[in-house]
Amino acid sequence: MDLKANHTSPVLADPAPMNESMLGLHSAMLPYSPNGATFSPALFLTIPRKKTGILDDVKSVSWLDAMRASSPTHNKVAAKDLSHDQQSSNDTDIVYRNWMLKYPSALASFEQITNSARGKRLVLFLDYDGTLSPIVDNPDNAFMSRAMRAAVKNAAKYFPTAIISGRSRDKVCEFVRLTELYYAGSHGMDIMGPVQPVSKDHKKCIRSIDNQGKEVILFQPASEFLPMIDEVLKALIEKTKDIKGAKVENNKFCVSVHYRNVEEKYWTTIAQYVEEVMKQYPRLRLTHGRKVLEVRPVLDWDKGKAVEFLLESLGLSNSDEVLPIYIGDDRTDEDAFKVLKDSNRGYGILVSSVPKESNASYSLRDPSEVMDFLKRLARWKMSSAL
Ligand SMILES: O=P(O)(O)OC[C@H]1O[C@H](O[C@H]2O[C@H](CO)[C@@H](O)[C@H](O)[C@H]2O)[C@H](O)[C@@H](O)[C@@H]1O
Repeated sequence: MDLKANHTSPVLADPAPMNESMLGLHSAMLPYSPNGATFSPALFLTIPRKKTGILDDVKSVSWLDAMRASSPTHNKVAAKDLSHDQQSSNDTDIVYRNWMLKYPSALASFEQITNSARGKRLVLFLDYDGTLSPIVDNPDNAFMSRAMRAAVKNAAKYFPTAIISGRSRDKVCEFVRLTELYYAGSHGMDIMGPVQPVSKDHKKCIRSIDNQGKEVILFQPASEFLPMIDEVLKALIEKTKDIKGAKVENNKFCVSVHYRNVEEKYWTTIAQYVEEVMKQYPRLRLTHGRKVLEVRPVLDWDKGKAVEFLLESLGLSNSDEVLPIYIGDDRTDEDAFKVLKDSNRGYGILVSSVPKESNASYSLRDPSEVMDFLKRLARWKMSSAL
């Protein structure tokens, strides 16, 4: 298993965002406006480094270490002999079990969770990759199983359910194919939600009609960035085209540069190429997911903000009556876990088969445990309604 570089802690270093200084990103606050587009200042991160934790992360782990640590393949033990393997696997189990003292299994703690949901409206927020679908080499093939789709569909009969993904909203809708859900793509920067009175802060909401002809609201706080994101997308595709295995994915308001299938010796090259492109775009920042670098606007908006927005637009922001549960596996889900933790409402559930520090309250090992949890929630609700 990939442990922190100094091997003093069994806890995995959270995949860190790229080092801003290494990337030469400027901290200038004035919005960049390539095509004369105007930017509303309210959502710009005024202290981007502090807010994103970039400086803290960089102090503790270099970007290359972070690239190695992201999405660890913890079972890849160099198999010299069986007893060594067994010992390693026992050690891994012990470390995981110890970690679970801090992040108990949401399945084992099911009664505790449902007890605190009694008399409250439970709302489900689900990440997609690594949560509803297993991590696979080709992002285009991250399909959701039929069984998982049925479990989500059934859960959504009982609880308002939203998917919050780093993917573009269209792409994640295409994977999930359940019209009864709410969807937020581009890490929450593209939300399609119900028409409800929303706070006056959210002036950027526009009314729209979804594929079923239903009236919905669209919230796209980064819409002014579209031309810039398109430019960057093209530049990154061109720049990385000769690196075997590199893949640049258009996530509408953000761009993912995947290096999962790139030979490790070229990871530095990828990082340098991304750095070169990013230098020209001080209004964009870089974060780090599971073997992926993610370019996104410097906006004070993330999955945590998307959760708050959706709760509000669903008319469910009263914390005494509502129990939000957010299930996710990645660094970007931490923003949502933190919102729930800081406001002392609901629970974050981290999906991970390796120990890592998190703002979540509970854990699940993998998407199959997520499916079991969703099924149990629906069964619990059905039986308690009888
Ligand atoms: O917020 P999410 O729904 O978890 O999206 C985060 C990123 O997920 C996808 O990449 C990850 O999953 C791929 C498929 O399993 C895998 O190949 C890749 O290595 C992972 O990083 C997606 O492709 C990205 O665009 C999302 O940003």
